[in-house]
Amino acid sequence: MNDHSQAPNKNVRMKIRGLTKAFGKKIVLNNLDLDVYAGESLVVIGGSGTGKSVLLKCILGLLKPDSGSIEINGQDIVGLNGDAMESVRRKFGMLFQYAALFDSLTIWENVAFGLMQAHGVPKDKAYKIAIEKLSQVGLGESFATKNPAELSSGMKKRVGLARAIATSPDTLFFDEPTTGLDPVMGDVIDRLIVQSVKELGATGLTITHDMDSAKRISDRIAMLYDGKIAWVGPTKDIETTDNPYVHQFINGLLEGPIKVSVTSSDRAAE
Ligand SMILES: Nc1ncnc2c1ncn2[C@@H]1O[C@H](COP(=O)(O)OP(=O)(O)OP(=O)(O)O)[C@@H](O)[C@H]1O
Repeated sequence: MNDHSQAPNKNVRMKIRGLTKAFGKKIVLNNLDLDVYAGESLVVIGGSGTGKSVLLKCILGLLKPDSGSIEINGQDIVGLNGDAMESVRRKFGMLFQYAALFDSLTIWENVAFGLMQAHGVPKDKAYKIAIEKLSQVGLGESFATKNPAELSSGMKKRVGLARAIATSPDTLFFDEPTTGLDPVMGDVIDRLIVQSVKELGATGLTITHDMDSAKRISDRIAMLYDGKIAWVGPTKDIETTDNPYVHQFINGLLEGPIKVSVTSSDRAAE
């Protein structure tokens, strides 16, 4: 466990040390360490309920860890107050699990929301940027004045991605980007994610349990289990590693070190 494959010559964009978060007696993150290098796309995989979302929420400042540090560009963001955290978040772009578009706004207004609200970009300029970003994710100007309700899940994801990249963030977060999409649309979104991260020269952090997606998007993969990073390494190594946690997870095996609750009595015993 905790082989961080840290290459000393790489710039660390995000340095997480000793991150711990519990809810009551349930320890979700337990002294977790992880580095994310500048310009890489790192995907955190792990089973349902292992704490991927909790990790992401701690990084985004939406949950306060019990202990540990999260350095972003050298600044520990744990415990930052409203305005200070807001200025850190201004450099972030985020694609939420179900795109999380505002139903009351048109597509272009959704894309331009952060530009106008957080960055103070005037409406006409924000419109132009929104159209440009929509085109980058394969949506023409005819979509601009539609409502989110008129779009399929895949189209909504594209809009969510356009919104995530609209402010040219230096760090992009993707929460289960392929959830709810058919495999072909999942592939399209993954390709757009890779393209967007590279075009911006941004750092990407994704959480998912979709292994196909993880392999398509990532330069490195980290596996979360039992509150810690059980394995992290280059994507190409994931098939050949002899790490028993990774082996069990990527092959979908019931037998192995990962404990899976199958029956309600199993869960009662936890
Ligand atoms: N606000 C909260 N209050 C209490 N428990 C929580 C809270 N948020 C998360 N948890 C618990 O923390 C654990 C990890 O949840 P989390 O949502 O991070 O898992 P996950 O790995 O993202 O799962 P999935 O892949 O199913 O989304 C779960 O047991 C969950 O019930």
